Amino acid sequence: MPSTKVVAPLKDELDIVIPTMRNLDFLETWRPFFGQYHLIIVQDGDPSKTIHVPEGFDYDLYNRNDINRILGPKATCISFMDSACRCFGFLVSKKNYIFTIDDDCFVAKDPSGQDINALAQHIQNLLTPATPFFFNTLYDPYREGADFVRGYPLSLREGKPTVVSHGLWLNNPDYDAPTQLVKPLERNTRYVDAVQTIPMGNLFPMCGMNLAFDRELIGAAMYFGLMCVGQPIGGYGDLWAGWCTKVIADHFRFGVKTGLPYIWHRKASSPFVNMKKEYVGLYWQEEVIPFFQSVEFPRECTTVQKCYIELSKMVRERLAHLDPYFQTLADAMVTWIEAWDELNSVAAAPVPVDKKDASSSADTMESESWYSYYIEPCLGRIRIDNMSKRSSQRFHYTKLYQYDK
Ligand SMILES: O=c1ccn([C@@H]2O[C@H](COP(=O)(O)OP(=O)(O)O[C@H]3OC[C@H](O)[C@H](O)[C@H]3O)[C@@H](O)[C@H]2O)c(=O)[nH]1
Ligand SMILES: [Mn+2]
Repeated sequence: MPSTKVVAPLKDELDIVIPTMRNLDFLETWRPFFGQYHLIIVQDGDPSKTIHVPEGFDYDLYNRNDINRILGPKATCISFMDSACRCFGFLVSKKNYIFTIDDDCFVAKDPSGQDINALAQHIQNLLTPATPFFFNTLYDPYREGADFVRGYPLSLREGKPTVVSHGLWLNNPDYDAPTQLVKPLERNTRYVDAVQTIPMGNLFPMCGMNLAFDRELIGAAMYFGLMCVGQPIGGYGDLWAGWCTKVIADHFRFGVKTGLPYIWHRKASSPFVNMKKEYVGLYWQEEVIPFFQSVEFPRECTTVQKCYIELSKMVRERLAHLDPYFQTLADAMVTWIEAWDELNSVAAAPVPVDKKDASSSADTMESESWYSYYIEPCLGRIRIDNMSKRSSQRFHYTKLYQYDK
């Protein structure tokens, strides 16, 4: 484990959200990387149980009593006895970025034997643009030592804001229960050194165990649905959130990336238990996926919240024939947005001082380095002078070419 303290980019702009029913000793392995960040621990299950958190971490812990106290009647939209409860942490955070990780995920090593700082890689993924419109065959063009390949349109090289960074897993891959049952000994040993933008118009199976996102731009869509207790389905919260998030990200021309970083997943759950939770999803999704593939939002949907409410109407109209559950889910989607707006309205959120600092640095940045933000993007190379400037940087790109999508 690295002995020296690691630089902590965005440490005041990012929360780490952990859903748990277990003691959090796994944090010891992450201490060099997480030690300077604020944790939001969402305790599932029996609220009277004490969760052990290793000394020295800065955290807030919320159990079911806290969820009920803070949300009141709206607490019904937060799942119980499922990792989907983690989205409560997204709701109460006041930060621009979220990284969420499961408590059976540990620090992995890259092929050189180095410990992987998964959080730093997620931050890098989020702070550099994505390329949803045109696939770069040399993968991430903004990565040191890579670039856009010949034939890649100059007018598209500025890229688009990245809103989701989806990491992967060594050891236990995120297989569904049937696959785990027929391949109980299979382990993922393949380290693929790549980050890719998931092309616009494509859905993907989002796994919540090693995931980061831009809470400011897409957080309202990161609802993990109604799972487990009281519901006919479980273990699909992250998949549902990923489908909703991707169609909304496409609508706003935001990018979603997958690939690095890897974590080491030492799966703690039982495939038999998962089978009981997941099985109905295996056939529902044969209709749910075509539904999402057909989703289009009207131009009036100018915010994530408006898109999400529109999506809830489509769910109610076009999926309820599958099962009354989708009526309940559509209602919960609306409740989620109501809770999101209530907890995140300007009145609710104190204006963070650093935002003012960021805008002032934007002014100085604009005068000092217009070239790196106006010219270089079109030459396919983005320099991130200072990661924490990203939020101001995002609004300072200027297109040299007008390219109608
Ligand atoms: O009722 C529960 C069960 C678990 N948790 C916490 O959620 C995290 C995931 O739990 P676990 O690692 O046991 O789940 P897996 O079987 O590995 O499946 C995961 O697969 C990836 C998915 O994205 C999702 O995370 C899981 O489905 C862990 O931190 C548990 O403590 C819970 O809060 N409530
Ligand atoms: Mn797991």
